[in-house]
Amino acid sequence: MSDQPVVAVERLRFQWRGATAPCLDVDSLHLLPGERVFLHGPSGSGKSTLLGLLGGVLLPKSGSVRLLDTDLAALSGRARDRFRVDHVGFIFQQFNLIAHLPVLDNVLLPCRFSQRRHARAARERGVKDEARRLLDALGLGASVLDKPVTQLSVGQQQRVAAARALIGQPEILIADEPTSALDAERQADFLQLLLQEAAAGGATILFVSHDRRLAAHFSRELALAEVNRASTQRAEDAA
Ligand SMILES: Nc1ncnc2c1ncn2[C@@H]1O[C@H](COP(=O)(O)OP(=O)(O)OP(=O)(O)O)[C@@H](O)[C@H]1O
Repeated sequence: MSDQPVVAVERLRFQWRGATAPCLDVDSLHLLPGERVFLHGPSGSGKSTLLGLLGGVLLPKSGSVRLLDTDLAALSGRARDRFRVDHVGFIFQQFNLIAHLPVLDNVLLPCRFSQRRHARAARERGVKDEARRLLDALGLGASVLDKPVTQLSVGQQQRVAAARALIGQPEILIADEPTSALDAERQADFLQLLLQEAAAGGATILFVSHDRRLAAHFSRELALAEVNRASTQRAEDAA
């Protein structure tokens, strides 16, 4: 396995508009190919903000975020969107599913926008069959495939979001609290599938959760405060 990082963050600083202090100040953070990283930290400490920067949804005030040796800030907005859909599977905290589309079409979205994901999803079976396979493995059977996502429970929507992130084996999987709406049994099945699919595609996972018990499934546990100097500064200011 190559030691070239899949994700490389250097001297990253990010401050929300209107905020009086930086939210993130990360000197260096590298994720290696195939690493399974469990990221945790208190509510409001900047985990979702970091994930937004890694996905190129947010851009740093200074410093760089490189994915697969590509500097996200150097790309045009359009090229960045294309890069993200080609290489990153993102499970958002709020799912970001398309309300008017049925379940199957939501899962197939990355294949619609990325030829690369389409080709990878179609390697062993048709893309629709691959979407059905992922949904089935996540416990969502044929009865939900044509339903609008708005008719699904929150836990079911979370699994649709996971299938959408996994389809076409992106190299990087970013998951923001993806198990929060699942019961214990579904949580175990979900994690197993996520890790299995990631391993099959050689993907790197960055997984955020408040539930520290899940950390045992990952190859590295990372507290955001360990790498974020802004949180040290906040703690010193509060003292
Ligand atoms: N869109 C925004 N505009 C301004 N400030 C924001 C925005 N989103 C988040 N913040 C601020 O950035 C800080 C970090 O928020 P963030 O959502 O990244 O934390 P988190 O660790 O993911 O929290 P949680 O575990 O509750 O999801 C908070 O102080 C929050 O108020």
